[in-house]
Amino acid sequence: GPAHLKGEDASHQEPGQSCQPAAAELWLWLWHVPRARPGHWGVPTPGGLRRQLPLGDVLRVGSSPGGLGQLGVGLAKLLRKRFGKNNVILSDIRKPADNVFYSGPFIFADILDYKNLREIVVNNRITWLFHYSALLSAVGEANVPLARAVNITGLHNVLDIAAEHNLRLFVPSTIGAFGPTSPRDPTPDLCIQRPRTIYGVSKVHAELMGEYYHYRYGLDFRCLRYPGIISADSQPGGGTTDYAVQIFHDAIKTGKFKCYLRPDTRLPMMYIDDCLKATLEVMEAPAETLTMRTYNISAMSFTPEELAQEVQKYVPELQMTYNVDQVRQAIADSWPMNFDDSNARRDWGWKHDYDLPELVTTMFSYLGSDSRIAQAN
Ligand SMILES: NC(=O)C1=CN([C@@H]2O[C@H](COP(=O)(O)OP(=O)(O)OC[C@H]3O[C@@H](n4cnc5c(N)ncnc54)[C@H](O)[C@@H]3O)[C@@H](O)[C@H]2O)C=CC1
Ligand SMILES: CC(=O)[C@H](N)C(=O)O
Repeated sequence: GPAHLKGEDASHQEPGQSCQPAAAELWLWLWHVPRARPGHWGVPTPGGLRRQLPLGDVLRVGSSPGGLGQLGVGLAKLLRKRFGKNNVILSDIRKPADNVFYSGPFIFADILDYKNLREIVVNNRITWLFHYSALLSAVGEANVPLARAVNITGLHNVLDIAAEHNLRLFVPSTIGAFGPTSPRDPTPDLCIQRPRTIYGVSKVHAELMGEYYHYRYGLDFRCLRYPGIISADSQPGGGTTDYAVQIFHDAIKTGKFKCYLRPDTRLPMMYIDDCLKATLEVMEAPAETLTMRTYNISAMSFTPEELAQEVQKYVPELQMTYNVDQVRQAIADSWPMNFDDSNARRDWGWKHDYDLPELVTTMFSYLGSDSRIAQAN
């Protein structure tokens, strides 16, 4: 491992560099931590996989910094279902809500505090790490120094810790890792990547650094480029694709939605369950099936106009207006319109479950399409 790098890198983890992120910034860390539960530390187990493993090899899935964001809480839930409640540690720098706090181990961890990260990995014998902390595209443009610190220095910390402690590391990338000179319809895995946001630049850096550590040090680095993710029970953290979540809330609450992107802006999108399923699947895939370490994943692509038409099936009186935000429009215009994920489908059997109609049905069944009518009466 790159332990020799540690001395040189110590300077980038000074506590003084721990920026104070705004409220919208969350870091999720999920660790699978062994606790006094059946199968762990000699506690008898009634059966199953863990009994067959030697004690020292009990699966401990790691953590995911940035865990309280749009995706982290759902990922923790999925991992806990798969590996056991106490085997996954969620972490962030924000205070968790009651339901999160009482759903399994939660700790404070700042991605910029290298020593603390190392302590967590060592003390809990972490084996897998899902690194979710980041500033997304729009908030990143609003605070470039902080985005650079969290998305780039944070990534360096995680890479070194993962290589040093032999962790399996998942880092999400994004459609935002492409730019105006990339082929946009469709966008393949391997093509020109010259993004013009700090978010995109930091994600290309993460892809390249992770792959470099894989080839140079044998780090088990796995990366998926997510489309815009749509979820019902968690709010997006300041991206360009957020409108596709907000439209559901506004349609139900007010019957009106003001969209900050032009009606014809086509972007790849995905329902959260598909995104988290892909994440677990690629982490569990046998190493020999992976011909690459960074894969596009895709489910659907739509424009605001097309999404509105589908939403109107549930809220027919929805009034959609447009007030274009130049920053986010310029970002969206430089991103893929359709995402080619044929390598993921071929190598490890990726398959999405939700297309646009199923997505909209599911969102309304969670959020309750009749709540506005109920309020009106
Ligand atoms: N949500 C989406 O549509 C997509 C997300 N992704 C990636 O997935 C990951 C998770 O995204 P979301 O949950 O949507 O982001 P989010 O913005 O909702 O959450 C990010 C979390 O990082 C935390 N954080 C910020 N600074 C931190 C620090 N110094 N230490 C620890 N935690 C810190 C924040 O408190 C926040 O809870 C990110 O890496 C993002 O780039 C990629 C493509 C699409
Ligand atoms: C697609 C993403 O990475 C994110 N949702 C954003 O819009 O910044």
